[in-house]
Order: sequence, then C-alpha cells, then structure tokens
Amino acid sequence: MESSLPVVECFHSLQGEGEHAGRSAYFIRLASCKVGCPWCDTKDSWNSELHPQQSLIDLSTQTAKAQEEGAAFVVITGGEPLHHNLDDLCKEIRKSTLNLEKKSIPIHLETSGVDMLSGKPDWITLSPKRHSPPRLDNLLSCQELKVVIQNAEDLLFAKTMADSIKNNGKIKPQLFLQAGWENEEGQTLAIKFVKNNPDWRLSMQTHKWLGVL
Ligand SMILES: C[S@@+](CC[C@H](N)C(=O)[O-])C[C@H]1O[C@@H](n2cnc3c(N)ncnc32)[C@H](O)[C@@H]1O
Ligand SMILES: Nc1nc2[nH]cc(C(=O)O)c2c(=O)[nH]1
Ligand code: SF4
Ligand SMILES: [Mg+2]
Repeated sequence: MESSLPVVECFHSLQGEGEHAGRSAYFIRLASCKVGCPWCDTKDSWNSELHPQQSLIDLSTQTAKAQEEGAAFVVITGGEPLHHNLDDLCKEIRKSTLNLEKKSIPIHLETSGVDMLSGKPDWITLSPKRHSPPRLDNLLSCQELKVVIQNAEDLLFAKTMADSIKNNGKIKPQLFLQAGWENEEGQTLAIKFVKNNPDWRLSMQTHKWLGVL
C-alpha cells in the first residue's frame, strides 16, 4: 500500500503525442527511472530522491480540479510510472473524479512496459525500448505502440514489436513511430517508413513544437 509517491511535476496541457494528441489532459509525472535511455528527454526524473513525495489524496484532488477545468483524461507518466504500484493512486483518482453518471476520469498510462502492470489504466501507451524490451503481457495489452526512432536499428525493433503483437495478441493497437527529438536521421527514417507502411502513423511531439509543457 502506497500513501504517497515521488512527483516531478503535475500540469494541465494538451496531450502532445499519439492517438489523443491535441486533447486536454492533466499530467502526473512520477519520479524514478532505471531504464536509462541515453536520449531521454526527462532525465531529471530518474532520481526519485530529488523529488518530493506527494500524497495520493493531493494528486487525486488536483486531478479532480483539472477535470472541472476541462481535462478529458489524466496521463500518468514519468520517469517510469510502473516502477511504482499504481493501484492505490488510480483508486484515489477514480474516487475523486466520480461524476453523477458514476463515471470517473479516464486514466492513461505512458510506459516502457518493463515492469508488471498495475492500476488498471483505461489507455496504455507502450513505448518499448530496444536495450530494455517490455514484458510480453504489457505489449499485448496496450492500446497504442509508440516507438522512438533514432536510427535504422530502431525501425527493425519497431517491426519486431508489432510482429510479436500480431502473432500473440488479440487486440490490435494503433502503431506509431515517434522521431527522436531534434534527430534529423530519426525524422527522415520515420517519415520514409510511414510513407511505405500504411499501418503505421507518425507521432509528433507537438507540445515541443508549440513550446508548451
Ligand atoms: C519521458 S517518457 C516517460 C514514460 C516512460 N518512461 C516511457 O518511456 O514510455 C514519455 C515518452 O517520451 C518518449 N521520449 C523520451 N525521450 C524522447 C526523445 N528524445 N524524443 C522522442 N521521444 C522521446 C518516450 O519514449 C515515451 O514515449
Ligand atoms: N504535452 C505533453 N504531452 C505528452 N505526452 C506524453 C508526455 C510524456 O512526457 O510522457 C508528454 C509531455 O511531457 N507533454
Ligand atoms: S524509459 Fe522513459 S523515462 Fe526512462 S529513460 Fe527511457 S524515455 Fe526516459
Ligand atoms: Mg514528455
């Protein structure tokens, strides 16, 4: 049982990436990541000791306030959020955001998928990493697969991940390539691949282009 979690930041913005890009979302960025991607854009989140603990009640109250202000869903990200057990956080969020129709705010999760799933998210964005591949059960339960492309090996890895889902899974996630930020090679490779492979779409980090959080 967790009553608090280390938090880097919480903010209300637009989802910048993937299928839900452009929609109003409240972000909870949990600290801690041991996956160690060399090009990670949130390295400040890795060491959880640098970030204060916030109570689950505070996090869910903030989420309920954001919902009142228009957030269509909450995104739990990090760091690597599944380094923590998310059951209690998600329970609190569901309780605080329950409306008269007995519906709670949808909970979206951004994860590399290296740890066991928790929290029963409504939407899982799985961004698998070549040097630290995801658990197969996570791969088979995601709604979107979003592979960051820095070089040609990453494209082969993206295809391998999609094939594993096709060969083992029942659900068919939307497939995205996301070019490494400020990586021209990644961008060129991703655009060419998507042009030739209509099952795949390009995910832009639109918030970075716009200069917002
Ligand atoms: C910072 S991660 C946090 C969630 C989780 N640790 C993960 O990797 O999915 C959020 C998203 O940003 C992506 N990302 C991180 N650094 C990036 C970069 N330099 N360029 C493009 N995407 C990046 C990740 O692959 C992931 O999809
Ligand atoms: N606007 C915005 N959209 C995002 N989608 C995923 C993000 C993340 O860091 O997980 C992110 C982020 O940091 N900002
Ligand atoms: S798994 Fe996510 S947070 Fe961790 S290093 Fe990789 S991109 Fe960064
Ligand atoms: Mg981000």
